[in-house]
Amino acid sequence: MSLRAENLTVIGRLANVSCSLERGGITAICGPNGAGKSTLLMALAGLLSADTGRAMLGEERLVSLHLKQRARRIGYLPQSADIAWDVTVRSIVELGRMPHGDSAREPVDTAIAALDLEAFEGRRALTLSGGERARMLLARVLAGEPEWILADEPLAALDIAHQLTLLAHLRRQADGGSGVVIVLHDLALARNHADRVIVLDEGRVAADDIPQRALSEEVIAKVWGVAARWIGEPGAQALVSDLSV
Ligand SMILES: Nc1ncnc2c1ncn2[C@@H]1O[C@H](COP(=O)(O)OP(=O)(O)OP(=O)(O)O)[C@@H](O)[C@H]1O
Repeated sequence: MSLRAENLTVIGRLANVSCSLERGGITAICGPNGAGKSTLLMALAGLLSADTGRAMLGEERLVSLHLKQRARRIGYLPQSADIAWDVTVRSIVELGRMPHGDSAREPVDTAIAALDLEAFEGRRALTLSGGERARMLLARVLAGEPEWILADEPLAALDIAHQLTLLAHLRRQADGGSGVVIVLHDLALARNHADRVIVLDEGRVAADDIPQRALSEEVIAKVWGVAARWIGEPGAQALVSDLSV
Protein backbone atom coordinates (compact mmCIF):
# COMPACT_ATOMS: atom_id res chain seq x y z
CA MET A 1 0.00 0.00 0.00
CA SER A 2 1.68 3.20 -1.15
CA LEU A 3 2.23 6.38 0.80
CA ARG A 4 1.78 9.31 -1.50
CA ALA A 5 1.92 13.05 -1.76
CA GLU A 6 -0.38 14.26 -4.51
CA ASN A 7 0.30 17.81 -5.66
CA LEU A 8 0.86 18.88 -2.07
CA THR A 9 1.12 22.58 -1.47
CA VAL A 10 1.64 24.17 1.93
CA ILE A 11 1.92 27.86 1.26
CA GLY A 12 5.44 29.16 1.81
CA ARG A 13 6.74 25.67 2.57
CA LEU A 14 5.93 23.16 -0.19
CA ALA A 15 4.91 23.77 -3.76
CA ASN A 16 3.01 21.12 -5.70
CA VAL A 17 5.01 18.17 -4.40
CA SER A 18 4.14 14.69 -5.63
CA CYS A 19 5.80 11.40 -4.77
CA SER A 20 4.70 7.82 -4.32
CA LEU A 21 6.52 5.54 -1.91
CA GLU A 22 6.28 1.78 -1.56
CA ARG A 23 7.13 -0.32 1.47
CA GLY A 24 10.24 -2.46 1.47
CA GLY A 25 12.85 0.24 1.00
CA ILE A 26 14.59 3.21 2.54
CA THR A 27 13.80 6.62 1.08
CA ALA A 28 15.92 9.60 2.11
CA ILE A 29 14.60 13.13 1.85
CA CYS A 30 17.47 15.58 1.36
CA GLY A 31 17.79 19.27 0.64
CA PRO A 32 19.20 22.51 2.02
CA ASN A 33 17.93 24.14 5.21
CA GLY A 34 14.38 25.35 4.79
CA ALA A 35 13.79 23.27 1.64
CA GLY A 36 10.63 21.70 3.09
CA LYS A 37 11.90 18.28 4.22
CA SER A 38 10.28 18.31 7.67
CA THR A 39 7.09 19.74 6.22
CA LEU A 40 6.86 16.93 3.66
CA LEU A 41 7.57 14.29 6.31
CA MET A 42 4.88 15.72 8.60
CA ALA A 43 2.39 15.78 5.74
CA LEU A 44 3.22 12.15 4.91
CA ALA A 45 2.65 11.32 8.59
CA GLY A 46 -0.79 12.92 8.40
CA LEU A 47 0.18 15.62 10.88
CA LEU A 48 -0.24 18.60 8.63
CA SER A 49 -3.04 19.56 6.30
CA ALA A 50 -2.07 20.85 2.93
CA ASP A 51 -3.49 24.04 1.43
CA THR A 52 -4.03 22.12 -1.79
CA GLY A 53 -3.33 18.53 -2.78
CA ARG A 54 -3.32 15.62 -0.35
CA ALA A 55 -1.33 12.91 1.37
CA MET A 56 -2.69 9.40 0.89
CA LEU A 57 -2.08 5.99 2.40
CA GLY A 58 -3.45 3.57 -0.15
CA GLU A 59 -6.90 4.92 -0.96
CA GLU A 60 -7.33 6.83 2.29
CA ARG A 61 -6.57 10.45 2.98
CA LEU A 62 -4.13 10.56 5.85
CA VAL A 63 -5.73 13.48 7.63
CA SER A 64 -9.07 11.64 7.72
CA LEU A 65 -7.67 8.46 9.27
CA HIS A 66 -8.60 7.90 12.90
CA LEU A 67 -5.69 8.98 15.10
CA LYS A 68 -5.11 5.59 16.67
CA GLN A 69 -5.34 3.80 13.35
CA ARG A 70 -2.89 6.23 11.79
CA ALA A 71 -0.47 5.91 14.71
CA ARG A 72 -0.52 2.12 14.36
CA ARG A 73 0.42 2.32 10.72
CA ILE A 74 2.79 5.27 10.72
CA GLY A 75 5.46 5.83 13.33
CA TYR A 76 6.74 9.40 13.25
CA LEU A 77 9.87 10.71 14.93
CA PRO A 78 10.09 14.51 14.97
CA GLN A 79 13.32 16.44 14.50
CA SER A 80 13.64 17.45 18.11
CA ALA A 81 11.48 15.79 20.67
CA ASP A 82 11.40 16.87 24.28
CA ILE A 83 10.62 14.46 27.06
CA ALA A 84 7.92 15.76 29.31
CA TRP A 85 7.96 13.06 31.96
CA ASP A 86 10.55 12.07 34.50
CA VAL A 87 10.15 8.31 33.98
CA THR A 88 12.38 5.42 32.99
CA VAL A 89 13.71 4.77 29.52
CA ARG A 90 11.67 1.57 29.32
CA SER A 91 8.46 3.45 30.18
CA ILE A 92 9.11 5.90 27.34
CA VAL A 93 9.75 3.06 24.87
CA GLU A 94 6.55 1.36 26.08
CA LEU A 95 4.63 4.49 25.07
CA GLY A 96 5.21 3.32 21.50
CA ARG A 97 2.66 0.57 22.23
CA MET A 98 -0.09 3.10 23.01
CA PRO A 99 -1.81 2.85 19.61
CA HIS A 100 -2.13 -0.91 20.28
CA GLY A 101 -3.41 -0.42 23.81
CA ASP A 102 -0.84 -2.78 25.33
CA SER A 103 2.73 -2.81 26.60
CA ALA A 104 3.68 -6.09 24.91
CA ARG A 105 7.09 -7.18 26.13
CA GLU A 106 8.57 -8.61 22.96
CA PRO A 107 8.41 -5.57 20.63
CA VAL A 108 9.59 -3.32 23.47
CA ASP A 109 12.54 -5.63 24.20
CA THR A 110 13.38 -5.86 20.48
CA ALA A 111 13.33 -2.08 20.08
CA ILE A 112 15.49 -1.59 23.18
CA ALA A 113 18.00 -4.14 21.91
CA ALA A 114 18.02 -2.67 18.37
CA LEU A 115 19.01 0.71 19.73
CA ASP A 116 21.55 -0.72 22.16
CA LEU A 117 19.64 0.60 25.15
CA GLU A 118 19.65 -2.41 27.47
CA ALA A 119 22.04 -0.74 29.89
CA PHE A 120 19.76 2.31 30.11
CA GLU A 121 16.38 0.61 30.52
CA GLY A 122 16.00 1.50 34.18
CA ARG A 123 17.57 4.96 33.94
CA ARG A 124 15.50 8.10 34.25
CA ALA A 125 14.98 9.35 30.71
CA LEU A 126 15.81 12.93 31.66
CA THR A 127 19.37 11.90 32.57
CA LEU A 128 20.29 10.62 29.08
CA SER A 129 22.75 12.36 26.78
CA GLY A 130 21.45 13.82 23.51
CA GLY A 131 22.46 10.77 21.47
CA GLU A 132 21.06 8.32 24.02
CA ARG A 133 17.81 10.25 24.09
CA ALA A 134 17.62 10.16 20.28
CA ARG A 135 18.05 6.38 20.39
CA MET A 136 15.37 6.03 23.06
CA LEU A 137 12.86 8.09 21.05
CA LEU A 138 13.49 6.03 17.94
CA ALA A 139 13.09 2.86 20.02
CA ARG A 140 9.67 4.18 21.04
CA VAL A 141 8.69 4.45 17.38
CA LEU A 142 10.03 0.95 16.60
CA ALA A 143 8.18 -0.56 19.58
CA GLY A 144 4.91 0.35 17.86
CA GLU A 145 5.86 -1.92 14.93
CA PRO A 146 4.40 0.52 12.38
CA GLU A 147 4.13 -0.29 8.68
CA TRP A 148 5.88 3.00 7.99
CA ILE A 149 8.72 4.61 9.92
CA LEU A 150 9.07 8.32 9.23
CA ALA A 151 12.03 9.86 11.01
CA ASP A 152 13.29 13.42 10.83
CA GLU A 153 17.09 13.47 11.11
CA PRO A 154 17.28 10.33 13.27
CA LEU A 155 21.06 10.11 12.88
CA ALA A 156 21.96 13.71 13.66
CA ALA A 157 22.89 13.23 17.33
CA LEU A 158 24.44 9.78 16.96
CA ASP A 159 28.09 8.80 16.87
CA ILE A 160 29.27 6.87 13.80
CA ALA A 161 28.93 3.44 15.42
CA HIS A 162 25.35 4.10 16.49
CA GLN A 163 24.55 5.68 13.10
CA LEU A 164 25.62 2.48 11.37
CA THR A 165 23.82 0.24 13.87
CA LEU A 166 20.67 2.23 13.41
CA LEU A 167 20.94 2.21 9.62
CA ALA A 168 21.43 -1.56 9.73
CA HIS A 169 18.30 -1.83 11.84
CA LEU A 170 16.30 0.37 9.48
CA ARG A 171 17.55 -1.80 6.61
CA ARG A 172 16.27 -4.91 8.38
CA GLN A 173 12.90 -3.20 8.90
CA ALA A 174 12.74 -2.32 5.20
CA ASP A 175 13.79 -5.83 4.17
CA GLY A 176 11.04 -7.13 6.45
CA GLY A 177 8.47 -5.09 4.50
CA SER A 178 8.28 -1.78 6.36
CA GLY A 179 8.51 1.53 4.57
CA VAL A 180 11.31 3.71 5.91
CA VAL A 181 11.48 7.42 5.14
CA ILE A 182 14.21 9.50 6.73
CA VAL A 183 15.25 13.11 6.44
CA LEU A 184 19.02 13.24 6.11
CA HIS A 185 21.48 16.10 5.85
CA ASP A 186 24.44 13.77 5.45
CA LEU A 187 24.49 13.19 1.71
CA ALA A 188 27.04 10.37 1.93
CA LEU A 189 24.81 8.41 4.31
CA ALA A 190 21.89 8.99 1.95
CA ARG A 191 23.91 7.95 -1.10
CA ASN A 192 25.34 4.84 0.56
CA HIS A 193 22.30 3.61 2.47
CA ALA A 194 19.08 4.75 0.81
CA ASP A 195 17.32 2.98 -2.05
CA ARG A 196 15.83 6.19 -3.25
CA VAL A 197 16.43 9.89 -2.62
CA ILE A 198 13.98 12.75 -2.94
CA VAL A 199 15.80 16.08 -3.15
CA LEU A 200 13.77 19.14 -2.22
CA ASP A 201 14.79 22.65 -3.13
CA GLU A 202 12.75 25.66 -2.06
CA GLY A 203 9.67 23.54 -1.52
CA ARG A 204 9.87 21.73 -4.85
CA VAL A 205 11.09 18.30 -5.90
CA ALA A 206 14.45 18.82 -7.56
CA ALA A 207 15.20 15.10 -7.98
CA ASP A 208 13.51 11.81 -7.14
CA ASP A 209 15.58 8.84 -8.18
CA ILE A 210 18.11 6.22 -7.15
CA PRO A 211 20.80 7.85 -4.97
CA GLN A 212 23.47 7.87 -7.69
CA ARG A 213 21.28 10.01 -9.91
CA ALA A 214 19.37 12.06 -7.33
CA LEU A 215 22.61 12.99 -5.56
CA SER A 216 24.81 13.41 -8.59
CA GLU A 217 27.53 16.07 -8.50
CA GLU A 218 25.39 18.13 -10.92
CA VAL A 219 22.33 18.04 -8.63
CA ILE A 220 24.48 18.93 -5.60
CA ALA A 221 25.99 21.89 -7.46
CA LYS A 222 22.57 23.11 -8.57
CA VAL A 223 20.63 22.60 -5.33
CA TRP A 224 23.25 23.20 -2.64
CA GLY A 225 25.48 25.49 -4.70
CA VAL A 226 28.52 23.46 -3.74
CA ALA A 227 31.19 22.06 -6.06
CA ALA A 228 31.78 18.59 -4.69
CA ARG A 229 32.74 15.19 -6.00
CA TRP A 230 32.15 11.63 -4.92
CA ILE A 231 35.13 9.42 -4.18
CA GLY A 232 35.38 5.78 -3.14
CA GLU A 233 33.69 2.53 -3.92
CA PRO A 234 29.95 2.32 -4.63
CA GLY A 235 28.19 1.80 -1.29
CA ALA A 236 31.05 3.42 0.65
CA GLN A 237 31.41 6.79 -0.97
CA ALA A 238 32.49 10.08 0.53
CA LEU A 239 31.69 13.56 -0.70
CA VAL A 240 34.61 15.91 -0.90
CA SER A 241 34.26 19.58 -1.62
CA ASP A 242 36.65 22.33 -2.52
CA LEU A 243 36.57 24.78 0.38
CA SER A 244 37.73 27.61 -1.84
CA VAL A 245 34.47 27.49 -3.81
N1 LIG B 1 4.97 26.36 11.34
C1 LIG B 1 5.47 27.06 10.34
N2 LIG B 1 4.86 28.17 9.89
C2 LIG B 1 5.34 28.89 8.86
N3 LIG B 1 6.45 28.56 8.17
C3 LIG B 1 7.10 27.47 8.57
C4 LIG B 1 6.66 26.66 9.67
N4 LIG B 1 7.51 25.63 9.81
C5 LIG B 1 8.45 25.79 8.86
N5 LIG B 1 8.21 26.89 8.12
C6 LIG B 1 9.00 27.39 6.98
O1 LIG B 1 8.80 26.48 5.91
C7 LIG B 1 10.01 26.26 5.21
C8 LIG B 1 10.32 24.78 5.21
O2 LIG B 1 10.59 24.38 6.55
P1 LIG B 1 11.02 22.91 6.90
O3 LIG B 1 11.18 22.83 8.38
O4 LIG B 1 10.09 21.95 6.27
O5 LIG B 1 12.45 22.82 6.19
P2 LIG B 1 13.57 21.74 6.29
O6 LIG B 1 13.97 21.40 4.89
O7 LIG B 1 13.15 20.61 7.14
O8 LIG B 1 14.73 22.58 6.98
P3 LIG B 1 15.96 22.19 7.95
O9 LIG B 1 16.97 21.46 7.12
O10 LIG B 1 16.48 23.55 8.32
O11 LIG B 1 15.44 21.42 9.11
C9 LIG B 1 11.06 27.11 5.90
O12 LIG B 1 11.20 28.29 5.18
C10 LIG B 1 10.48 27.38 7.26
O13 LIG B 1 10.92 28.61 7.78
